[in-house]
Amino acid sequence: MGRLATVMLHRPGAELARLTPRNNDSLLFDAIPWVGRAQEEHDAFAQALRDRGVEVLYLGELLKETLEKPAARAALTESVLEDPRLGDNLRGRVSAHLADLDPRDLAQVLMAGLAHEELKPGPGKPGGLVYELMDRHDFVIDPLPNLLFTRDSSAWVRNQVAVTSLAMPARNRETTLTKAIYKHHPRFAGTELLYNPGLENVEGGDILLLAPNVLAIGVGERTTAAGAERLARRVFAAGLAHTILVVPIAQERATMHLDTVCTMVDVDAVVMYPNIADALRAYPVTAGFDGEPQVGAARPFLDAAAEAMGIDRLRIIDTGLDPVTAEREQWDDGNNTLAIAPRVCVAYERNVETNAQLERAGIEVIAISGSELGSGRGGPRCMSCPIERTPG
Ligand SMILES: NC(=[NH2+])NCCC[C@H](N)C(=O)O
Repeated sequence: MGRLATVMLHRPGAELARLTPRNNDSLLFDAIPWVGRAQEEHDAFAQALRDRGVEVLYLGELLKETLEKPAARAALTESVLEDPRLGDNLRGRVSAHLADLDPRDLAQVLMAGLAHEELKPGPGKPGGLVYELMDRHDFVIDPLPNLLFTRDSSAWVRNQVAVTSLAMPARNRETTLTKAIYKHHPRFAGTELLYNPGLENVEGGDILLLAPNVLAIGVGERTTAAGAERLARRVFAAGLAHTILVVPIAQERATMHLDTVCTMVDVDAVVMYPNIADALRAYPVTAGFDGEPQVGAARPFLDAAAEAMGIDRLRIIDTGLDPVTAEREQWDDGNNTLAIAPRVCVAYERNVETNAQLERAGIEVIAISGSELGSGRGGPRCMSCPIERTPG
């Protein structure tokens, strides 16, 4: 693990204001966040990273700049107009509406969606059947409140980026945005895409870089075994790793991604949810002669990881919590830390016990508040997409 040099975040905005008690479950939030406070919390998170010399890029800004390119604008507009729910008549109206927007406003609509009332029929703009029959609470273009969790919609493995294939309908459209950014933004010109939306499901929260040539991929609610297999094949073909540990995790919301139970905090240490630490197993996958992934026998994760990483032991920060505290702090993303260098990580301040154990183990914890941000069930790691780390 090197020092974090550049990270992509998304400052939450109008898309969070779309959440209501009617739609928060399907939009994958457990509460209705207070938007202004969530933004303050997020600004403090970004500032904590900048204070440590990390360059912070914002997805919203990159998207706006990307939309200045006609080809990107056309591709992104087409991706929302493709929705078969619209029908020809409404599609025409939405198309005309989007065509009038400048890049900043178009970026806003792509992120925050378009509500029924924002597309009022007027003179020369009849409602049409689909619009008239739509519930007024429905969205013409669905909002993307989970954009905040930039970890999941793309993941870098060294100099290549996997644009993922998100499993939940509420998040599916996010990758049209990340893909367009990587394809069209001058900052990323020439970047190879290691994975693509539309392939078998893989989410960035399930991808952990354990060492320069070793990856772990969680398989559970979001990443499928088929997705892990294809990603492994591509990683091997690109020469980006020699071993991939495929780690089955419980298919439930509390453990939706591998990074909800385990994150790296040092070159040879992880913080891990104690209630599963001993039970976690891994299938070591290596490249066969034909480049096809070869699957070894399942073993305890910690042993398989140490062997692949070429170290004696992968230390686990013994959070030593009683099972109830451990369960509470896991739910609030206590294990979801963002390493900004070996032995320095960002964590939510509310996970008092986990953070104290990290400090006792010699890990510096930069604590941020996340009472509003955390209502979407994601911590500092989920809210960040590291683009570059410098060795050492
Ligand atoms: N890498 C992560 N753990 N991301 C958390 C994503 C949370 C988001 N609400 C979802 O359900 O998808």
